[in-house]
Amino acid sequence: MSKPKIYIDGKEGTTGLQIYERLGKRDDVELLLIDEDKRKDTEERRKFLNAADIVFLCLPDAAAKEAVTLIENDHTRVIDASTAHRTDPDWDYGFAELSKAHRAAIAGSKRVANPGCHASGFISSVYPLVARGVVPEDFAFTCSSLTGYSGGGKKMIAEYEDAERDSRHDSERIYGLNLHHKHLPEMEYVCGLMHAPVFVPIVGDFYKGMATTVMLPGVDAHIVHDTLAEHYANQNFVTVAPTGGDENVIYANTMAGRDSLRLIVCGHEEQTIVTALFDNLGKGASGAAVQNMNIMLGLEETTGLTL
Ligand SMILES: NC(=O)C1=CN([C@@H]2O[C@H](COP(=O)(O)OP(=O)(O)OC[C@H]3O[C@@H](n4cnc5c(N)ncnc54)[C@H](OP(=O)(O)O)[C@@H]3O)[C@@H](O)[C@H]2O)C=CC1
Ligand SMILES: CC(=O)N[C@@H](CCC(=O)OP(=O)(O)O)C(=O)O
Repeated sequence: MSKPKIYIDGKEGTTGLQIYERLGKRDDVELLLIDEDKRKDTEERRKFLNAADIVFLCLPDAAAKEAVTLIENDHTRVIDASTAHRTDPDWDYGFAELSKAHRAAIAGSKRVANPGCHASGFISSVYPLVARGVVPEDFAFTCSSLTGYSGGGKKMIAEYEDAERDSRHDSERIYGLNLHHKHLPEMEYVCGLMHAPVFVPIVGDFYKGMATTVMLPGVDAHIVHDTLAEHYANQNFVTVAPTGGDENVIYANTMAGRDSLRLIVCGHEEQTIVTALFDNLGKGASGAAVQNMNIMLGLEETTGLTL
């Protein structure tokens, strides 16, 4: 049987390169490689997009939308890493551990929207709590999310790695101050919430890694822990630490270089925080995208990196 043909549109970008690195080590898929000087040539991309069985879109939103319009056949299946299609009802949300229905939808899907990095942290904590009735869908959620600077792609990497950079980059930077971060719609849509959370993203002077913390006043930490542990039992890509966490502090880069996400539940009977620890380029982007490809192709669920 011939191997599935894979094309990565945006392979020279941060997310695309990481997908390429994971797939380059494998012999169960065939990578279709566009000439470097034609990687932004629409007609050449059209050929590759239509020749592939699976396409990864690792592009800015507008370019991802355009790429989908270039697909002129019923065969090519798409995994879009951008924000463009995550709340589009014609697309399936690519977070398989949320429910059996999510996994089944991905397996049969022609169009998978890969989750946003901050959104992955929030949704992995909140979806099970709402779905299982521990927290109501009209709860006033608040969330802060620490991320490494590779989350901002090539432009932000260059900004942080510039020898002449502003010394303020040495400290953490709070952004998204208009409280309309681009991941809020998918957080609300996927979890079925009545309002978006108050969300405070923070970028730090480290390359990759994330710690997304959801605050739950008035909620018992033991109930939250047991609910999440039961929801994610037997999952390889999402694990739940013992109540109180693995140590008495949390470093945002704990899961850097790995492709799974670990949930840490802390608190007591009256207050809880849940922190999702993962790599923005792992379960937050490229690792998740490769996991989705495996599910779509019925291949073993390994991404080649440590989980
Ligand atoms: N970085 C991260 O942690 C995450 C990123 N994402 C999303 O993934 C997508 C890619 O992000 P990221 O890899 O960080 O971004 P980068 O800026 O690092 O890479 C984007 C790539 O797309 C290329 N590109 C831009 N326009 C076109 C076009 N019209 N045709 C072909 N190629 C084009 C760029 O070319 P050039 O090299 O010339 O600039 C670049 O190589 C974005 O939608 C982003 O929001 C999602 C989750 C996490
Ligand atoms: C540090 C930083 O700027 N991070 C980006 C999120 C990266 C990501 O997940 O982007 P997509 O939604 O396109 O997938 C941000 O907060 O906008």
